[in-house]
Amino acid sequence: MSNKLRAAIIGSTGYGGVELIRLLLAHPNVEITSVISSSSAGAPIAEGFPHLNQIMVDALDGIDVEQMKQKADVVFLATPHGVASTLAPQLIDAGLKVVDLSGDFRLNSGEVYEQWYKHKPADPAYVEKAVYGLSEVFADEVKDAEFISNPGCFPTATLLGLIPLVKAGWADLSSIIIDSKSGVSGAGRGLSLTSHYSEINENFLAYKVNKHQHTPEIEQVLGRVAGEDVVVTFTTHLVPMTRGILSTMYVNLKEKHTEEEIIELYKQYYEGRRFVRIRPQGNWPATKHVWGSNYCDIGFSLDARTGRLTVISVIDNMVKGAAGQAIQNLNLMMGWEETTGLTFSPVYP
Ligand SMILES: NC(=O)C1=CN([C@@H]2O[C@H](COP(=O)(O)OP(=O)(O)OC[C@H]3O[C@@H](n4cnc5c(N)ncnc54)[C@H](OP(=O)(O)O)[C@@H]3O)[C@@H](O)[C@H]2O)C=CC1
Ligand SMILES: CC(=O)N[C@@H](CCC(=O)OP(=O)(O)O)C(=O)O
Repeated sequence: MSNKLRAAIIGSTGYGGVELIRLLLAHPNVEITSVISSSSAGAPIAEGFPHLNQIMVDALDGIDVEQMKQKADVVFLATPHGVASTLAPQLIDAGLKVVDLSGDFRLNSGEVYEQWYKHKPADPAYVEKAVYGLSEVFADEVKDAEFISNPGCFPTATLLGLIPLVKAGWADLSSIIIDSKSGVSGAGRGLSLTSHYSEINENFLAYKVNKHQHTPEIEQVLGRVAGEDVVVTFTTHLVPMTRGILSTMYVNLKEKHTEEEIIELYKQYYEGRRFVRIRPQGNWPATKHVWGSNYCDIGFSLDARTGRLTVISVIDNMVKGAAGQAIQNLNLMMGWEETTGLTFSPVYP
């Protein structure tokens, strides 16, 4: 019998689930023992996903907590919002480690969750158990966790781009504007009018303006880092590409700093953290620079005329924004080297 950690994946026919399978197949310490589907239990995996036909389990399992308890040590939930809120507590009570990729346990307040997600909130006792897995920032808490709430894709890019500045007290907290763009895989595999080819091809649009569910997540974490309430303006856009998020953030500085000082601040904050790469002056990241990888690349421009700093941060939404960060958190939880199974380079061109 193998002594690898046994992993189950729920939501496995969605983009997040399929990306977890791809990455876990290359993880030296993990064996996928159950691939779970609410809609296609019993179907052969290779039928829907020919690119995964080397996977060791043959058929999709259904959602059965007792079976998961027998088959797995850790369960990844890659399900739509509103599913993990009832499923994760059952898995935790069964003694399983849980990593939830949805938004169900990210927000401290049930009222705020309901307002932005339009779903019934999870039991607060379990929300309290969940550790917010922004790996580079909260690694110390992740290390002791049994239950991870994986950050949203936009918040991952945005928070990694803002936190060093906010933590240092250099940002005018009333001035933060975030302008984010995502590839279409961010919307999941389900069909929708906005993501079908003739609607999004050769098109570029803003959506959920001032109403995006990631706004309170960004504000909650910035507020926690700053030690005071923070509100932001956050606008999301859909770009006709498959993967990638680029967040452009505009911040007024409280006092004068040079670009060199800002770059040094970020380098020090992320020292030793392999997945955050800080760009030199005049060098800005593009989504292709991180495509298919767990990296977050961050670049800067300080406008001497306005005193305003522009921060540009990119990730692959499927990897650092979802499955990659989930595995990074598992590595930390298990006491393994943080980068285990994630050291692959971006795909280019
Ligand atoms: N796409 C992205 O870039 C990111 C996604 N996320 C989050 O990860 C989660 C999954 O996203 P994504 O993979 O894109 O979504 P998809 O829509 O592609 O996949 C979700 C999967 O969940 C399963 N599912 C649907 N309804 C239910 C249900 N009622 N009970 C159990 N399972 C259900 C389905 O699989 P099946 O029919 O096989 O059960 C479905 O394929 C979401 O919460 C999303 O917000 C987070 C960060 C980034
Ligand atoms: C392009 C697109 O539609 N993106 C989705 C991101 C959803 C997602 O992945 O949500 P979580 O990160 O919160 O789980 C959106 O804007 O709602």
